Amino acid sequence: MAVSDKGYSILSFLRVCAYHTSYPYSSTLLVMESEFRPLLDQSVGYGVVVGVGFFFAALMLALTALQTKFSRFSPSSSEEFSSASRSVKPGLVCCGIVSAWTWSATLLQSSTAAYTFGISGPWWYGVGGTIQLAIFGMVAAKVKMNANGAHTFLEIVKVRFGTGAHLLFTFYAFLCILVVCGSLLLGGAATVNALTGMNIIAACFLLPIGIAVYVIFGGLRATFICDYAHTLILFVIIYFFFGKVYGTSEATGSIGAMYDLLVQAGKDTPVVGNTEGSYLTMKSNQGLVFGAATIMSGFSGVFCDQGYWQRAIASAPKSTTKAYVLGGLSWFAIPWGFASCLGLAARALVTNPKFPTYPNPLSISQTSAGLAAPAAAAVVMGKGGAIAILLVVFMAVTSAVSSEMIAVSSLFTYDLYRTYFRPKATSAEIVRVSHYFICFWAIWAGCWATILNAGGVDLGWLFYVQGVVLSPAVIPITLTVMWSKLTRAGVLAGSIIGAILGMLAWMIGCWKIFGVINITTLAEPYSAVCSALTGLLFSGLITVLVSLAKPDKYDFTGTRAIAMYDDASRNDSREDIKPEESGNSSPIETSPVVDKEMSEDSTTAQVLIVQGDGQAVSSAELRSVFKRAAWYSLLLTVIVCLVVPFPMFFTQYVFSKGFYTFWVACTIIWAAMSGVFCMVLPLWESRKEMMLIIRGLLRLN
Ligand SMILES: NC(N)=O
Repeated sequence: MAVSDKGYSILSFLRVCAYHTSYPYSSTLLVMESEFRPLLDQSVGYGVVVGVGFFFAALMLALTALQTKFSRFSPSSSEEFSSASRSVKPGLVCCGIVSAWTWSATLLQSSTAAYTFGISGPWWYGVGGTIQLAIFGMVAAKVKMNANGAHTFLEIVKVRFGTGAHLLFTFYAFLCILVVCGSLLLGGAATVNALTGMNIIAACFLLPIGIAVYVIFGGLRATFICDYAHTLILFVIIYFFFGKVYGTSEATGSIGAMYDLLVQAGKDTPVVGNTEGSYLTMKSNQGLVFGAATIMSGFSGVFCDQGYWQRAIASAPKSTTKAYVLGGLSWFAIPWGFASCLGLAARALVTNPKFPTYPNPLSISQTSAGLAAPAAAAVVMGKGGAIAILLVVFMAVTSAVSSEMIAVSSLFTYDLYRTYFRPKATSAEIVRVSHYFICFWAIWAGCWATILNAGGVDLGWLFYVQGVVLSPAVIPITLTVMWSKLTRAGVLAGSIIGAILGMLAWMIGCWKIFGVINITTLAEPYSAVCSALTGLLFSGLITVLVSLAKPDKYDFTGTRAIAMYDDASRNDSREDIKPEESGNSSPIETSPVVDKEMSEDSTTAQVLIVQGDGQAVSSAELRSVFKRAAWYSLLLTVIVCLVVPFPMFFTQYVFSKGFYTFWVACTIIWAAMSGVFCMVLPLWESRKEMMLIIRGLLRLN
């Protein structure tokens, strides 16, 4: 690979990094490969995938029965099924966000990053998911302000820009869910296969089927409640691993012993591009490029995914932003804490005879499939560790796939079925069709993961390619709910030309950096960053410039008039809204109450009539929520992207034992606080409802 040092550019920086560093896949090229020895019997794999899946389905049935009996919400209403009647409180929404955003990749890919280039990997993985959730808090406030009745973000696009833009973003929305479901199932199936020997194709099919059953029974509110159970188990297992790795395991023993093992690993297998080849430094060229790729991937994964819009829509208006703020902060602990613990433990324990591929390290494909954390768990806790990692990955897969299933069923029902085939569909029909689509998607997701697996695509590949294919849609979608001057021409030009430029940058970047374009080099972080950054920035630039050439003065009256869709609101109004520019008619309904109140001067503190719990919120309140979210996300971004990592990067600091101990203590404290937000807050804020149910049950007996 020839490297030119002529001139200074991002491309030449990436090329030099790629040449001088041992990026994940090439670092082990010369290493012998050993089989990853399964620690558990196949029956355990089937037991967890089928048994736990059906346990949650039974739990969901019971919860749904309780909900129907003791609350005024019933999942047989379409509003309740897809939007939880827009009344979910911030703790539970926060927990749902953490649960939906904790993918198999969050645990496995972050650990791969830690295993491959050290302490910076988990930090950058955390940054690459947290800032997006915080920034999405601003979007969530705008959704409440400007499109409170919407079920999907595509409905907003349709009302504002008509059919062409709607179809384009429908494509992006489905592409996002395809990439995410593929990543979730491949990561989950690879882990189950490695730990138990369970057939990978069987795992790809059985995982989504169990999930579909409980989603059908419960709808969105029930998945929030299952998310709570999943998150509880997730945090308990993470705390358990902290205790083992940093405390009681004979293999690692203590934080100090982990430090010594990592120092030795840096001497045995130095990381090229890290100061002194150490795993204990933030000065990691690979880490930095990985961080950029992760940030791009994270923007696409949040902003193009109906699952996050759905949670914004489902929450009570004043809670939305608070929930995203708490969700972002809480989620950060998962990749940062988990991967700092198990990913680095895998690197520290490569020479331990109990390491599943001993005497060799993980191979290229084992690393890319995300097996660093399972390997470490197997060493520190044997079969118990293997079961714990199996459970934690299974929980991550089920909660995230359940969110994707509800999301995809909303896209099918509201954006395809009702928009283009059955505009007069009743609420009951919407729920029935949602169920059909969930069944269809469960089967298709299994087929899709199997196709990807057969094509040699794995978790790592999808992780990097996600940012490449989706980033051109991020800014146009976001501006649709936020910017009154945005035009249809701007949105279409930005996302289409941005995508073309992103693809060109992908191919050219890959060719210039690696000298060859193939499946492996296209999914290198270096190629992914070239493409995703180009796609994101140019789509944004073109969208803004084209819009400013002939700016709109959109007052959001149309999007605010999108109506909630239970049968009562249908009776109120059947008036169709016309897209502002296209003149295409839209089947989305208006709500005269909301329309009238929102069409008044938006600078006054008028009251919005809002959903579910009958809560009333003024637009002035929502504006101040938006401002708070903007300040908070800016502050968080500056701290985690710049203030913490860059002084250590530029000073090339290698952690001392004392500082490593402090760093580990921070991961543990942060994870403990996240546990409080996700486990205690939802219980506290639902105490009245729980008392009601308990009293009701006691009366029944
Ligand atoms: N959800 C992510 N980016 O792990």
